[in-house]
Amino acid sequence: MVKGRYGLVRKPRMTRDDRFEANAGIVRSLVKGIAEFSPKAFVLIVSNLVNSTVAGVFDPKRLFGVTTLDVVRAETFVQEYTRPAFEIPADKYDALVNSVQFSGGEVVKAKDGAASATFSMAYAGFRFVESVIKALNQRYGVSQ
Ligand SMILES: NC(=O)C1=CN([C@@H]2O[C@H](COP(=O)(O)OP(=O)(O)OC[C@H]3O[C@@H](n4cnc5c(N)ncnc54)[C@H](O)[C@@H]3O)[C@@H](O)[C@H]2O)C=CC1
Ligand SMILES: O=C([O-])CC(=O)C(=O)O
Repeated sequence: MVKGRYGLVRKPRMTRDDRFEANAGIVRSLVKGIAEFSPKAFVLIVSNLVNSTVAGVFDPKRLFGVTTLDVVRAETFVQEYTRPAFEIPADKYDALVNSVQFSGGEVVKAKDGAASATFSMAYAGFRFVESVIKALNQRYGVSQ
């Protein structure tokens, strides 16, 4: 299994889209190497723009875009916003969506461009890898 978070770090005021051109070239060269030396590898791409860096000709059973970070954020904020009633109050809905969409930018701002979201990404990546391993071990009903 090859999991790659290679590419340009996100700077303040950058969106995920802003690094697509540079990251696509980096991912292309790495994937060529994987295809040559380990063509049966399961390839997990983290580099943004994730849904575009996984585009092209590929085996859908072996290539994955790791998008778990936004799932982790959504789970976290839903718990925060719905406590204690387990319902999203109508007046909090927009704030919840905003938190999920833009908290990555908040992390980059807090680190002043020195790094992006490292701990949450490590956790998100761990969850994705664990799911792939479970699926490879013939456990059914594994989803991410
Ligand atoms: N899908 C997701 O949830 C997330 C995606 N990312 C993406 O991961 C990428 C990297 O971000 P960070 O890890 O924060 O940056 P970073 O700067 O901490 O790490 C980037 C790594 O890529 C390597 N690298 C740079 N250019 C390369 C090249 N031409 N060939 C091979 N390796 C190269 C660097 O040596 C470094 O080890 C970005 O595209 C970022 O958007 C980051 C966090 C979450
Ligand atoms: O949203 C985040 O925290 C990090 C991210 O995806 C990126 O740097 O592209």
